[in-house]
Amino acid sequence: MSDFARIGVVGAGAWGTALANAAARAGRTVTLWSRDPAAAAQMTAMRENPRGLPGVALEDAVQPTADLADLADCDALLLVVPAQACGPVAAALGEKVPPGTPLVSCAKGIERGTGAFMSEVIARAAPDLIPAVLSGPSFAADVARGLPTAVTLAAVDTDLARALAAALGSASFRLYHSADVRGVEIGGAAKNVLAIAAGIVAGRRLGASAGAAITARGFAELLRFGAAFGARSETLTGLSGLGDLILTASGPQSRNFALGLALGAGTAADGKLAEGAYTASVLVAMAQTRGVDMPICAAVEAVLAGRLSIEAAIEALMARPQRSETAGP
Ligand SMILES: NC(=O)C1=CN([C@@H]2O[C@H](COP(=O)(O)OP(=O)(O)OC[C@H]3O[C@@H](n4cnc5c(N)ncnc54)[C@H](O)[C@@H]3O)[C@@H](O)[C@H]2O)C=CC1
Ligand SMILES: O=C(CO)COP(=O)(O)O
Repeated sequence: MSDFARIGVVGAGAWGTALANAAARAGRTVTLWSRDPAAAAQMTAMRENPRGLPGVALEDAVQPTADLADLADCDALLLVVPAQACGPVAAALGEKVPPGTPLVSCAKGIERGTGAFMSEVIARAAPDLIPAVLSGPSFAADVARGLPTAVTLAAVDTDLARALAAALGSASFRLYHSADVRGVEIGGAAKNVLAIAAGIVAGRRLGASAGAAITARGFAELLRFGAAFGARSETLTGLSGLGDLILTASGPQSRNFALGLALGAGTAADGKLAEGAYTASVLVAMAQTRGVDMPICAAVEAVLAGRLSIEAAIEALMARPQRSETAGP
């Protein structure tokens, strides 16, 4: 197995830039690709990414580029563009890099229109590359600054997951490996929708008790969805599921929480990428196909679509028939 000395990071937003720094700290040589030549030139000149992650210096081993061909000699690639862009970007990569190169999705979402998870998007768009997934509680700003962070890296081939985790790990960035690709990608996608719900509760000033209730009952929805779509429960209760839900449902450093906060408070959203807003409808539609009850996620979807007021959503959730807390009678 390769030692993955050369890592390519595809997408130079906040998370791509943070992961590029993390990989450099792990001793890798890193090529950081931006689709925007001006942004790549600016990063090269300033040794910083002022658009994606202002105030954080790029590590010396990070080389920015806007040429996809510069990724061709990388041993593994991290795909760090928004979930809805992963298909076309993976397809373009498939034409530039050698067959068998691992392509690790670091996006958190589900493809709209197809209901494909990110590993499925990669398998369809770039069938000669090997899909893997990296997810877990990790704010870009924290990782970029070298604050202690732990995430999960999953691939069908456990040896590959272990080797990639070893290659990217450092004193401040700890990776656990897993073979449960589906579980890891479901946690990251679903928690974003639930973080919007938690933000709405905070924005409406419904109280800390309501915040805890929405997070715990939201997690029950994540568990039900995961079980229906083949995730392992230990994965869903681990870093990439419960861990990331705790992080993003806790406060406005999460862009999904911040979107919910603005919705709840009736103020303007900041316009930053909130993946849950794109995932909500496809998540709810997929749940319906398997008879999975997800009332909180459905309420978030209806609020985002403008079909339901926040007042009506709260009233409807509180008025649901009393039931057992668990699946039993
Ligand atoms: N920011 C964070 O703390 C974390 C983000 N993530 C996930 O990483 C993914 C990316 O998020 P961020 O980097 O934070 O977002 P961002 O908005 O900071 O950056 C997205 C980047 O992707 C580029 N991009 C957009 N569409 C593209 C396309 N069609 N082709 C090529 N490049 C394109 C943009 O130019 C931008 O540089 C999301 O799925 C997010 O959920 C995961 C963990 C942490
Ligand atoms: O996924 C994240 C942390 O793990 C980042 O969350 P937001 O996209 O909500 O900012």
